[in-house]
Amino acid sequence: MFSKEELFIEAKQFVETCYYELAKSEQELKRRLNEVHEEIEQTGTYHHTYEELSHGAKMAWRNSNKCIGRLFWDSMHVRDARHAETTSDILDELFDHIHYATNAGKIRPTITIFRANHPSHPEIKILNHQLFRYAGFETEYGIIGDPASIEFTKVCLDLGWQGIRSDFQLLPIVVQIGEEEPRWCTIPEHLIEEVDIEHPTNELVAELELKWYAVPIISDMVLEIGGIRYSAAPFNGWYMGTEIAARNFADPFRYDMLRRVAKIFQLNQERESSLWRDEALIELNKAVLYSYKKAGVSIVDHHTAAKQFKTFEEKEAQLNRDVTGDWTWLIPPISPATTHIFHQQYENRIVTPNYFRKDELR
Ligand code: HEM
Ligand SMILES: N/C(=N/c1cccc(CO[C@@H]2CCNC2)c1)c1cccs1
Repeated sequence: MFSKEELFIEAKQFVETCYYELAKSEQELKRRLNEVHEEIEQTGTYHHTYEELSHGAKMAWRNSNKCIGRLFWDSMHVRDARHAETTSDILDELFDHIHYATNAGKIRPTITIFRANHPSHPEIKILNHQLFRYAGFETEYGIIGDPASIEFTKVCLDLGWQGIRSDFQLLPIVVQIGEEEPRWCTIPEHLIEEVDIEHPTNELVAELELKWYAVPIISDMVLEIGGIRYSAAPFNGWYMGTEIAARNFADPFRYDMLRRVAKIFQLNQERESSLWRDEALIELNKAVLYSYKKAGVSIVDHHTAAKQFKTFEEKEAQLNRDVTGDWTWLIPPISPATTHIFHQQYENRIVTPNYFRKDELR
């Protein structure tokens, strides 16, 4: 937590930048700074206007050093859910977010912001990493599902949730208010959009029965705006194909599918130098992009995403804003050197507003 003095410094820096970018008058800025100063003096915190909350959430995306998708930062939809009090209210807001963001496949980047942490009322926590994610089960025959979810799946089972032990069993959403018992709830069927994976020219790939959910909704990061931390602020974009095909399906510690794909394409797995891993990766990436496009679900390939990021860099330069970035995350996991990002350096300076992992808070 910040002291009153520290909080006002953070607040002043944010409001000045925000009001400049929203082309507000000097007079409006001075009035607002006095109001914020007064509220912090009186209560130890302050409340953002919707305009400040909305622009702050967009600035936080613009400042996300690890994100290649930042070109569209200013078009995010911001849903103000600071009024939500009960777990039922919270779950309803999350279901509405899913419906709005999915938009029948034409995904709308959206964030839902619940009330900030404050001593006067209990903290709202969403325990999921993402609202959609598949369960992972450790059994005597080996792992079923997503190994990355094994720990959280155990939490859900301990809370009484019973999932079918399959490779693609969606987990429930788990919400906790303060120190109350966490409440789990399965996502209503009509809100679940998933894509079956098939290959454009090899029909045997469909027999792997791979699928993935349409909308990635990160729910375990903290949005910090002007010294105020919103620890329940789930946000979604659309996927870049490599995330699913080169990591979720390919990592040995995830679904580990490369050998099975290589077999379908009759690749020689005896020698690394046959590059069978690389060829299997490319076929899997082609299948994911093809399947999402065929299903009418938004997705971007890593070449197009890199070009969009280049346009973002150019637009920011026009506005005299530095682009900060984390090169190790910005380069795609396949063919990185075919993108301009690989051949460029980025300053990995942390600017707020921003999104932080819970273990990264300053
Ligand atoms: C619109 C489409 C978007 C695309 C294609 C995209 C793409 C990506 C990719 C590929 C990563 C790296 C993920 C990984 O390697 O695990 C990433 C990271 C990130 N993105 Fe984006 N993004 C998009 C929208 C957004 C939005 C709407 C936000 C927030 C409002 C956002 C905030 C972030 C953050 C904070 C990270 C780093 C996550 C971490 O530290 O674990 N992105 N993005
Ligand atoms: N396409 C996306 N990809 C990600 C964006 C942020 C984080 C993640 C997943 O991060 C996990 C933690 C570290 N790697 C996996 C994926 C988006 C999710 C929500 C908005 S855009």
